[in-house]
Amino acid sequence: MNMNTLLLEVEGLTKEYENYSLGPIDFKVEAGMIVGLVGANGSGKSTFFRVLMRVIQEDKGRIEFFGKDLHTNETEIKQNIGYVGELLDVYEYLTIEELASLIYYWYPSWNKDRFEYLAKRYEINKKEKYGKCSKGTKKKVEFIFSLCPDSWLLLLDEPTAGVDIVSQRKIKEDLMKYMDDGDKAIVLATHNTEELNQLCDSIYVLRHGKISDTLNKDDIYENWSRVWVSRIPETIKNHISIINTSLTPPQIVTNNIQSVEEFLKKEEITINHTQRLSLEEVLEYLIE
Ligand SMILES: Nc1ncnc2c1ncn2[C@@H]1O[C@H](COP(=O)(O)OP(=O)(O)OP(=O)(O)O)[C@@H](O)[C@H]1O
Repeated sequence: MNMNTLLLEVEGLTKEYENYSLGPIDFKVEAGMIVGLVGANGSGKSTFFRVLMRVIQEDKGRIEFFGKDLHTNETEIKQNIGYVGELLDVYEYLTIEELASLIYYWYPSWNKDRFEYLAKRYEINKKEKYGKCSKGTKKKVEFIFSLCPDSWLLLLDEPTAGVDIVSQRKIKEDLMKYMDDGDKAIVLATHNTEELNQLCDSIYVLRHGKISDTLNKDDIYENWSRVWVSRIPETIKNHISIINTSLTPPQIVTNNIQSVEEFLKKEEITINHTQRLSLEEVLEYLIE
């Protein structure tokens, strides 16, 4: 596969529950990309993944993986996706090695040596029943399983939640290694801003079931700022790039520092100090 190949394309995806609706969602993932998915609890990240994995059925929309429609090519597509998303709980009575043998039959490209290597690397006791594993160990087991096939795409729903610090570091290393040959991609849902910062090329923000923003780190660094000013004029409320204002001390948060600087100059307002926002600060404004 070449760079810039679309590995996942979603258009107009919707899913309605009684008290929640997802979408319509448009979403694209190109080969070579790690795409972050971030949102408040209940914003719909897991629902989105579950629709993509056909654990639940969408109401409307088009889902294509690797240029093929999900509905008509489900088996082939899913055999080329590594997934972390708490699907294994129904197999709690199996040991890790029994689970591995079961999943092995599902994935033609399952790499047994890689399983052995990763089980050692993450210090997994293969004889332990899955249901008896701690929360973090379950996540590690799921993560290991997602890496065992030679998949083209990883869909990872909070792979490091509850995982110890050393294993979190190993997971990050393994994800970067996975991306080494350039034609694969990862969609990573996480609440961990360090992971988003270190791993992701672009970040989709999910808010009340809709993609409210798409960010990349360069944009954030170049455009998002907090500006301390001599006064806040009434007219600033109409400015399109203002995210937040506060009066004590007078300050403005903007997602377009250049246009705000021009505006303030016209209004003859002095800028006392300007500070770039971190990804964490930006996300706090966007997922609220
Ligand atoms: N089977 C279901 N029936 C009805 N509502 C559901 C069902 N499954 C999920 N929901 C609702 O869908 C919404 C989105 O839930 P989801 O688990 O996708 O959020 P999330 O972004 O993954 O949250 P978190 O960050 O806490 O993991 C929630 O309001 C939830 O109550």
